[in-house]
Amino acid sequence: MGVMKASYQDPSVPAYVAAHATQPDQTLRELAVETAALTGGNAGMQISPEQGTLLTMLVQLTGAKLAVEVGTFTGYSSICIARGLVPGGKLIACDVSEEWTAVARRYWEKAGLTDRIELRLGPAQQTLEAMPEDEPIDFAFIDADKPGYAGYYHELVDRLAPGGLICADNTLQGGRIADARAGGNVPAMRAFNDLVTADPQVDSVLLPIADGLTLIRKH
Ligand SMILES: C[S@@+](CC[C@H](N)C(=O)[O-])C[C@H]1O[C@@H](n2cnc3c(N)ncnc32)[C@H](O)[C@@H]1O
Repeated sequence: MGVMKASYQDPSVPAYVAAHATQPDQTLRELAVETAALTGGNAGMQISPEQGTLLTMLVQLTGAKLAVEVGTFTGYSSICIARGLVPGGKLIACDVSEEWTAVARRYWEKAGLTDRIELRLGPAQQTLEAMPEDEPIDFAFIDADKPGYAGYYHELVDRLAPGGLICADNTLQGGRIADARAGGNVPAMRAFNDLVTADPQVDSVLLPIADGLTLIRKH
């Protein structure tokens, strides 16, 4: 079955993987530096550069026109997603923080993406519930509070176009995900991972990139 062939477990591999992806442009590099300076320890919430490259590629591969992001922070992933959309495409970016998304807005401007990204400030569950059910979503990225993932997933998968893709971040929880006794966000993420795996509407795969990124494609 090849179960033991997972070479990503070697501690030297993550840096190698990061170095062998298309590197972020100057705008994304500046955003990463400014996020570290402004938010200190919270900067770890930002997706990794190779995840950003992957998100852009996945949005391009799905030919997405309408995308939704749950958890925008200072805007790194939103820029990567918006850049992959077809011309005329739109990203709805959801977050609760006015302060962090003010940084995102500045960088959307710098990246020339203001016409493609619409910010919805407020609890994402309410934002998603209020979205129309007859406007199919092509691509979604979930990267907010972990106990909220299951609720976000239900709202998104119901609205997802056939062949549409949901990506969920942090599904490995720093490598603690397989520990049934672990605390913190691990129980919520284990429940989320089980929910996705059991959902007959989708196919999914948990990629061991960064802190784990699960790709979920609706039939
Ligand atoms: C991990 S960060 C997102 C990082 C972002 N994807 C990036 O690449 O920079 C999580 C974000 O979720 C937001 N958040 C937390 N709870 C939320 C909720 N209930 N509704 C919407 N956003 C929420 C936080 O304000 C924070 O900005």
